[in-house]
Amino acid sequence: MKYFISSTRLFTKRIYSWYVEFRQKPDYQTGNLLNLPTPYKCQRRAYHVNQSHQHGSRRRLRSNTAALQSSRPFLPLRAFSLSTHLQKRGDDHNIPGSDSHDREDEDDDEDIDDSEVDQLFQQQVPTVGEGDHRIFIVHPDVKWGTRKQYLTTADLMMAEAVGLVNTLQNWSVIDKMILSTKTPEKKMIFGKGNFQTLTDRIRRTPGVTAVFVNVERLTPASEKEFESAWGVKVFDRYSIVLHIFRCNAKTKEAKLQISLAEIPLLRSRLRNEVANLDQQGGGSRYIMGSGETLLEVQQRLLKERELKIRSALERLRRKRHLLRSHRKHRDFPIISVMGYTNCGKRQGSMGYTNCGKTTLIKALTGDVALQPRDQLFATLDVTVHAGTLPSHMTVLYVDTIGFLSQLPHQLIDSFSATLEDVTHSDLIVHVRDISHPETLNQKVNVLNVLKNLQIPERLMNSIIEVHNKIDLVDSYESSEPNSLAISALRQQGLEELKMELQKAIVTNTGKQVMTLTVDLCSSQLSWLYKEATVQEVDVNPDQGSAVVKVIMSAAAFGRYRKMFQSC
Ligand SMILES: Nc1nc2c(ncn2[C@@H]2O[C@H](COP(=O)(O)OP(=O)(O)OP(=O)(O)O)[C@@H](O)[C@H]2O)c(=O)[nH]1
Ligand SMILES: [Mg+2]
Repeated sequence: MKYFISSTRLFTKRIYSWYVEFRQKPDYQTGNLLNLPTPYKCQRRAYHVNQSHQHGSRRRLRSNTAALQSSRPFLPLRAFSLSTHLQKRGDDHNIPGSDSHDREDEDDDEDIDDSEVDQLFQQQVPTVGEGDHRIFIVHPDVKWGTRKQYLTTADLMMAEAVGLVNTLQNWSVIDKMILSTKTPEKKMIFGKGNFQTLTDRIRRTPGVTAVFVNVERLTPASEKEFESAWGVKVFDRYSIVLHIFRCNAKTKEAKLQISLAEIPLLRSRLRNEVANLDQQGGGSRYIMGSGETLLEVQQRLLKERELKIRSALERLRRKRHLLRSHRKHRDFPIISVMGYTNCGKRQGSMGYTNCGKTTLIKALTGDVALQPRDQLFATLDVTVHAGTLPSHMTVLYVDTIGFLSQLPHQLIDSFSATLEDVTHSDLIVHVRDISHPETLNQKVNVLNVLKNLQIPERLMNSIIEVHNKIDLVDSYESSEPNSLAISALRQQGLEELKMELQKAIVTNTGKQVMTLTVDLCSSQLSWLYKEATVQEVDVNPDQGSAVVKVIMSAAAFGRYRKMFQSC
């Protein structure tokens, strides 16, 4: 902690000394293409590039007073409140043993306040811009070779892309096209003939405001080429998903993680903007007196922003660690619930639906505060909810963010603080929407992401697979081993699932629920409170004893017997 505080102080001091140094430079001027926070705002004029969406129009520079007004000097870093993990709404108050004392432990005078996070979040120019969009979607279809996706089809991938766009308010799909390619890795993605066909079709479609190329990530060079060929904005899956995240982000943690995931996009946008300025003879000029070019200044500001976000997230990680050790100390087994986020499937008038992680946790815990939604990536934060298994053992269910295919690791990485909880759980439940045509492909994707997260082997080997939404499939029967068919919504198959969870928890942790009679004159009860998880105490005052229900591992029970043998 001491080391952390002193390094943070050093970091802040450094930033301040740069600030003082820069202030002293007489004719210091720079542009602020990305609306980044700048400590020397008052001394310069800032510029931003206003890109018109009109056909073939050129970018132009204009003075950006708004950017000047919104930029603020660096603030000293402060840490997070823990409310992001155990939702304040009361997820922690239904965990036995959770009390105000724990919240005091978790509270920290270094808490970062909402306005500071909001400032970081808002200052970042949204990667796809504000407002409505009428989208033309193109899906590059690789027919053979190593890049072909064998577990899915181009139609299903297109349906998923349409689902992503439709999830955004006031966005609509105006036209779509599946176009085959043999060279998806090349700058232009498609061959010359196909590219021309595509360009003609986009140009002939009235009202298009942006094109969504359904690939994981476009290189800055491809993006630039496409934008100049089609005269409108171009998005990839990374930018669309990030925009959905941005719209759904509620907590400080989610906002910071999204801000971090946006950095690579801002970086490539910056390269494009500066390349454009270069063509006009301005980008790589030295800014008077500073010894830095415009690109270097912007890159440095971006780096500083990234450091600031990472540092705040690191504090959050430390707090998570603290929280986790509290949970461990109390010996509550932890069950992480994971699954794919569906898009591209309509279910009656209900809109697009996901696999049902939150619905399942709600059914298992009876937590009425939980809100399953017909929305992609509705859950962006890890939340913890307590429930009981048939032996009355209390377990904690961790609700997590959904996964999607073809998402770059960078995006998952920025959520690693959140997903770290999964690696520390005692059991993983993998929820699958069995009514979805791509259910097998989705399973492979989820398992791949879990592998990339370096989930310990013992956890990977004991995953319980839940086939959800059997109410939507006529007389469904699972043919896969270690899987259970349920309907979280209709509460079917939940008792069997709880029994399976219990068996797996006992195998994975060696913990059992035991009922012990203790002598109230001895230190037995306080020992149990310290070393195990006391669930219930039934005092018998006449006999000076109590019947205690406790969760304990075999090792702890051995120690208990040794200590209190004579009792
Ligand atoms: N028919 C049916 N619908 C279900 C079932 N389980 C969940 N749903 C519906 O699926 C939709 C999505 O459920 P959620 O629980 O929010 O899904 P999620 O996996 O948590 O989604 P994200 O948090 O966005 O990743 C909701 O409309 C639920 O009512 C089920 O067993 N049967
Ligand atoms: Mg959810």
